[in-house]
Amino acid sequence: MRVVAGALQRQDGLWLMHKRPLHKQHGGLWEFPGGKAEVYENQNEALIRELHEELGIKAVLDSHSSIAEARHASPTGGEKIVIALYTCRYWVGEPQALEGGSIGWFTPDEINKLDKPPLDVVLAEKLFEELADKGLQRR
Ligand SMILES: Nc1nc2c([nH]c(=O)n2[C@H]2C[C@H](O)[C@@H](COP(=O)(O)OP(=O)(O)OP(=O)(O)O)O2)c(=O)[nH]1
Repeated sequence: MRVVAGALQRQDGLWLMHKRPLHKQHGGLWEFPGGKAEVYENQNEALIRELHEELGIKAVLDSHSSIAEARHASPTGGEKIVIALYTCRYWVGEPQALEGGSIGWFTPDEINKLDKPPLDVVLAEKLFEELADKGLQRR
């Protein structure tokens, strides 16, 4: 299963996280917004669609901003999940939680402390490590 996610950074340096609705898998945990890519979509198309459905924005992605991917095999030997995370600093519209969860804006240190699904823990670590390596200050 291909999953795409966006790391949206606002002008003030804070990053958006989405709290999943309680009734869903990983309900109440904080994730990078995104979702499953359909078979006919490339990753950019899928992420632009998901960010529109979930947050109501039109995102402008940098095609080279793919940052991290993580794999997760289910205990029953089920499907592998690959999540590709893209950074995004430009969008049109004000992000809102349109699917029953909520959103918040956080520093990397705050994101590290949020309760997250397992793959989002890996994505956050890789994202902030990579930005630190590039000398792009966290905030
Ligand atoms: N973000 C994230 N997703 C995960 C993890 N582990 C895991 O199985 N997933 C699955 C849950 C979902 O099936 C999928 C994420 O896609 P999604 O956000 O569109 O899922 P959803 O349940 O909201 O979508 P839907 O099936 O209702 O259409 O990845 C994880 O650690 N982080």
